[in-house]
Amino acid sequence: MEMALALWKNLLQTTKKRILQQRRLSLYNGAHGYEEELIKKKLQQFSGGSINLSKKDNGIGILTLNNPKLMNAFTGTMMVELQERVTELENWKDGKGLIIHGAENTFCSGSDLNAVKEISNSQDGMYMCMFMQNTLTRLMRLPLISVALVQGKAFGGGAELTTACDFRLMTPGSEIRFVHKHMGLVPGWGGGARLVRIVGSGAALQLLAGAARVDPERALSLGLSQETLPSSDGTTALGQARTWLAQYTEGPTTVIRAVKNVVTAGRELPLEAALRTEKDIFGTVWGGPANLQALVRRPKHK
Ligand SMILES: CC[C@@H](C(=O)O)C(=O)SCCNC(=O)CCNC(=O)[C@H](O)C(C)(C)COP(=O)(O)OP(=O)(O)OC[C@H]1O[C@@H](n2cnc3c(N)ncnc32)[C@H](O)[C@@H]1OP(=O)(O)O
Repeated sequence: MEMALALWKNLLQTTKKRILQQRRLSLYNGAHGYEEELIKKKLQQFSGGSINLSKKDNGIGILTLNNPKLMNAFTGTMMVELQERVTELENWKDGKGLIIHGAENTFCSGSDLNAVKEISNSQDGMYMCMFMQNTLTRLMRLPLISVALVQGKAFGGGAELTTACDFRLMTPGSEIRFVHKHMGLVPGWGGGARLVRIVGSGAALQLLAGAARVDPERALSLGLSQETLPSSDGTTALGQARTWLAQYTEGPTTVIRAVKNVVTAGRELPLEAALRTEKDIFGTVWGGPANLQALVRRPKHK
């Protein structure tokens, strides 16, 4: 019995290390001209606002985009802080859920246009693009079930940020809008690729080429949003979002994290690689404490 337990623990550690390494692999590196420290230094010239993270005892994190004077637009320092918060979340072993929302009842109006003007040259634009794609891809791959709570406006990069979450919940009168076309742009934070996977290429093309206003009703019909919450009041809506998320995060943390990892593998990997990853993840929970306790309890799934 002791030998079996020792073997199980060893498999668990090895598998978890491999999954963690896969998750943190950056999209871009030096070969792409991506020098992270150089880019962070550049971004940190554009200060203002903050990205705040509150990690609750029940394993739910609340991440707040905090720049209300500018409709929670992303300054350069906020982009760097978002990466720091994602690293914190990657290291939060008790985490199983995440809600992202904006301060003062609005989500995010994209990049801070004051900063955008200063980095409008090609190299700096590419640096910002690669930095945000790296960060949002890591956010998307967190072993936590994530929700974007959209109140007010989610425009441009703000709309893209919502697509890096597993789910979107909207409040009455809120709006997701990919305004990039009107800025002479296309999405650059990965929101285009993720939108196609969420709503399909046809609807994605309409939303991008039309810079369409997506209200809660249209978002529901597209599958871009899972639910329209009753209240648009900030505190109430956050409470409602926490209640909604709880239906999916209730249960042992190891199991909830494993479920998210299985879905991430199924979404991103070719079938055989996804099956092998699922086998590895299965190995981390089979015969684990939650499984053994359930075998003793013999729950009836009525
Ligand atoms: C990859 C995409 C990424 C990029 O290319 O880097 C981008 O996201 S580009 C930016 C895309 N976003 C926008 O173009 C949104 C611009 N803002 C708006 O359209 C409107 O502000 C709003 C979001 C529809 C809200 O309108 P309203 O309710 O009328 O408020 P105000 O417009 O008065 O905004 C209040 C205050 O906030 C400033 N603000 C708003 N958004 C930004 C922003 N993205 N960057 C900088 N500042 C922003 C706005 O200028 C007002 O400030 P004051 O004028 O000083 O009062």
